[in-house]
Amino acid sequence: MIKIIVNGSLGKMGKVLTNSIFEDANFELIAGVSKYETENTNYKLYSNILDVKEKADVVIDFSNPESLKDLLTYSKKTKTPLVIATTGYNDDELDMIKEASKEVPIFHSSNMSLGVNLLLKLVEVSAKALTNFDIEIVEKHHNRKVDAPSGTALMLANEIQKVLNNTEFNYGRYGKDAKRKEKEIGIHAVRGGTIVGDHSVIFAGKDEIVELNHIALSKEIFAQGSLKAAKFIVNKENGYYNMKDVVTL
Ligand SMILES: NC(=O)C1=CN([C@@H]2O[C@H](COP(=O)(O)OP(=O)(O)OC[C@H]3O[C@@H](n4cnc5c(N)ncnc54)[C@H](OP(=O)(O)O)[C@@H]3O)[C@@H](O)[C@H]2O)C=CC1
Ligand SMILES: O=C(O)C1=N[C@H](C(=O)O)C[C@H](O)C1
Repeated sequence: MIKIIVNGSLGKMGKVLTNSIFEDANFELIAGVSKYETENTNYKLYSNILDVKEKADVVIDFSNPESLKDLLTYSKKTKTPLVIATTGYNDDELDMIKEASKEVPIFHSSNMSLGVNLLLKLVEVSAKALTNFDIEIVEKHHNRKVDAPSGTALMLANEIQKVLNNTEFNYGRYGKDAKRKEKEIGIHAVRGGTIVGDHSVIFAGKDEIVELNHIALSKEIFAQGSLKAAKFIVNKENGYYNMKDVVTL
């Protein structure tokens, strides 16, 4: 049985994940962490991960970038492997994650679903094949999402940038001098209602369009993906891992 701490356990994803853990005999919820301890829970709840006393096999994090420093400190200090699903990190924070992975195994992905990880591959193949097509990414999420663009949209854009040289990202084109540059990747964020997660990559060429789209229909897929990641990382060497290490495409 794999013992788990969930950082962000009272958030939308945290609640789905803790329920998934209770329903799966392969996992045990050792403790949860949420910034404000406001609810009675049927598991031990802390307001800061540095206060957690129980020893776990893996920490799964669906929280907010503001908890990153404490999360990495805890993980390094207790040598507990870490699955990071939170999005919205800046470049310095991404560097901190990579640096910490020299001391403890870290699995990091902005999207834990199987489908998006196939989409990453399809996007790579398409960017190689559809030369001189204009590429635009449109992501749609619920009205409670704090970061924009989504971590997934940035993963997709980075995947394309690895294939194409000299591309820059243009976020939410706007204004009277906003004409598209030849090499840019446009990235657009839509927010509304309870949209779980919808990502489209549009390749628009002369007289033809290829559009690749993934729609998440429940948060459960992200919770299940994070548990798969926890299973993967529990006995790994120190290092930086992602879905490409788990999913064979
Ligand atoms: N990789 C993936 O597949 C997916 C990633 N995500 C990402 O996961 C993150 C969480 O999403 P979601 O659950 O919808 O967001 P919520 O805002 O619903 O939940 C975030 C949770 O994190 C807690 N939190 C905030 N700061 C801290 C802190 N310093 N220490 C511990 N807990 C903290 C919040 O506590 P409080 O409410 O008390 O402030 C809250 O419980 C987002 O970054 C989102 O983009 C989401 C879905 C899939
Ligand atoms: O905040 C969310 O809800 C989601 N966030 C992730 C992201 O930013 O890409 C993944 C998923 O789309 C849901």
